[in-house]
Amino acid sequence: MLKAVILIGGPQKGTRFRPLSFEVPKPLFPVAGVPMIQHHIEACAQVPGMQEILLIGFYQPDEPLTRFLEAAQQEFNLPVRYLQEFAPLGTGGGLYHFRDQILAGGPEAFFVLNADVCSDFPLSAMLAAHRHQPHPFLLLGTTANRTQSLNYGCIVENPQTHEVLHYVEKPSTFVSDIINCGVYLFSPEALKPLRDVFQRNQKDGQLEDSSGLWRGAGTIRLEQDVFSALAGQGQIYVYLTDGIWSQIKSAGSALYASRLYLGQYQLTHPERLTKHSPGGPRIRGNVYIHPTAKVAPSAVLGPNVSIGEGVTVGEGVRLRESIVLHGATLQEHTCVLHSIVGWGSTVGRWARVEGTPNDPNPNDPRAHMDSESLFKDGKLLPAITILGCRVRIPAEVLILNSIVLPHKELSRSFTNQIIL
Ligand SMILES: Nc1nc2c(ncn2[C@@H]2O[C@H](COP(=O)(O)OP(=O)(O)O[C@H]3O[C@H](CO)[C@@H](O)[C@H](O)[C@@H]3O)[C@@H](O)[C@H]2O)c(=O)[nH]1
Repeated sequence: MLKAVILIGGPQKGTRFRPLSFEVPKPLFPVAGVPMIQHHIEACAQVPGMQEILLIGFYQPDEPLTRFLEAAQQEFNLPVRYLQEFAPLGTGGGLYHFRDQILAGGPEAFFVLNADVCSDFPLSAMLAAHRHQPHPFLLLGTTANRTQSLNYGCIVENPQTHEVLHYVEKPSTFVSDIINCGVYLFSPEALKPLRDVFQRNQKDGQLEDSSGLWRGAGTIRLEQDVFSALAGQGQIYVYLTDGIWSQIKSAGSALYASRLYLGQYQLTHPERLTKHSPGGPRIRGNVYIHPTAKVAPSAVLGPNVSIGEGVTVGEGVRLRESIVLHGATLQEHTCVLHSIVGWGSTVGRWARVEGTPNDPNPNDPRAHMDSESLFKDGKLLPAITILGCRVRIPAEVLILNSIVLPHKELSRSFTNQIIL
């Protein structure tokens, strides 16, 4: 019997995701037409023997989260429960705090998945590797280029045995091009080292982080407190993948993840991809359209477009590399490129909403999305355009490389600005 835990964080997390996370918790943001963590749940539900999926975080269990849990339970015919931390406990504190619930029923092992990653989640292959040679911790790893590896947990492995010999979380100088994907398979013994960290922290009381922040004694950082501490002791192994993988930290990376998942749908969910049909809009590449959306036949959509529930797309609209969220309206002949249009927003006729993609370098197979800060030297970096919820863009204007906060009614064109 197996279980899975998804670490969904909480409202103080995902700040680079604003203004989109104002309206819906980041783990529920739609990526390729479904909530971000539905991809995780689908992957877990497909592993034979999966008994229960637990979401651990410090969000208040609000209506969207409750509705999502109910729908997921029904769809996958599995218990999908939310366990709320009383305070942010770090990536390992919640696992220790809720250990009894995780171990109830005696699972052979449990998966732990960061919510903010996009992957093809090779969970069955990880399980097979674990069954072949059981160890307390199995980490999913992928490669990154030297510069970008510094933004992740870096793993030095024994190439013959795949044992993790050395682990450094976000090092300041190059350590390894193998990075931690935030997808793990733990055996029940993995909770023992967490208990040791917990007990040590209890003795030491409040702790100061390397960044100078105080964290409570219940906090456990899986990466620094467990992986770094136990590396080289025959307990941690890495399973390398060359499948799709990306972090989802910023809105730009959500758009990139949407492209990766839409590509995956060719294999996993061809029914979710819109096909060109006589009398329907022109479809180029991978496009998802919610069945309730109304799209005019003269619109041209794709590649990498995802249209949410109740969206209206008018005649002559051109949409490319964009996500249009629930209830938005794109009036006739608008052009929306490399952008996210927020819930209930309206883009007026002949307006152009355009952003600049910062996709990974296509010539470097080890490149990932840069999810760095929005600013450099006090200036907004060119990036995708984001319209927050219920924004109104008038007819015939240009909104380029800008972020528009919710409920704004614009009256003119804007370029490279955050409109507060
Ligand atoms: N429940 C809970 N979840 C948390 C908490 N803090 C973070 N998380 C969740 O844990 C995951 C990791 O979050 P971060 O702490 O922001 O770490 P990171 O910068 O994303 O780096 C982690 O992931 C990388 C892969 O995406 C790894 O490379 C890196 O080593 C590390 O594990 C996210 O899904 C986040 O929601 C917490 O206090 N409680």
